[in-house]
Amino acid sequence: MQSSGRSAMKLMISVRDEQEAVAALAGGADIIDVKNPAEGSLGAGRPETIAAIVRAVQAAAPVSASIGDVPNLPGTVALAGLGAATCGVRLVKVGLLGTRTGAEAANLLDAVSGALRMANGTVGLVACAYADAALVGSLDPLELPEAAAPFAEGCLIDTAIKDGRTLFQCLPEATITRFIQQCHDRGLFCALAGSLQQADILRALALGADIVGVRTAACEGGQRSGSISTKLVERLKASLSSHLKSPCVPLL
Ligand SMILES: O=C[C@H](O)COP(=O)(O)O
Repeated sequence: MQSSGRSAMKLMISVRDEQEAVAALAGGADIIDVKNPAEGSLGAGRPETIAAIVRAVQAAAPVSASIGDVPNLPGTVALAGLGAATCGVRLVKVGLLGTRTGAEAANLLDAVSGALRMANGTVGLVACAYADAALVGSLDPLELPEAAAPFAEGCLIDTAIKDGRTLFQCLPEATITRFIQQCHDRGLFCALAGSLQQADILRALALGADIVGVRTAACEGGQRSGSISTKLVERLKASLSSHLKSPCVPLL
């Protein structure tokens, strides 16, 4: 695992099926993230869908899989993590919607990381808090890095409510900067997402994020329920590449 300053920021594109995975790869996505947008911000795909996407990607990029915006039920969520880990992914992402404190988050992440180790020692855990935590009653993102550090490879902030409000509209830049620093201080990579548009992605880059996660801005018509467009992914990647100063070093 490497954090910011040692690698170029990666573009992670969330896809719901093999066709979208192939389109995202063709546009230059660095990480293919399996997600079912119909089931929420970090909606889980079915195991057969995750496995089909892993096969379609053919190791051309790391694949991550979301396992849901989960309740505070460590055993149940650990089983979901175990399921995802058997599908050949590199990372499992868990959305901490039902945990309210750092202690609850740590307990849940402990359970999931144990399940991942049972399945395959190479599958890493990504813990996600929400920028609009105050609205949905979930964990304060600034409590996440400390809770996640013993169990996760990286942390993510996304938005829980997909109403078009971006990460930067939900959280002050100073808070996001602090979150990134907290991750890096603990050796975690930091990913940012939440209806990010091209300008937001460049802002995330300037702040030192390691990964940006995008779906809406990469979909036809800018609709999260639309299909991933190779051309839109290409545009996002080109704008990112033109702002990257250092050559690309593998993060994963
Ligand atoms: O992990 C990233 C999310 O899929 C972001 O989705 P979004 O750009 O639609 O907010």
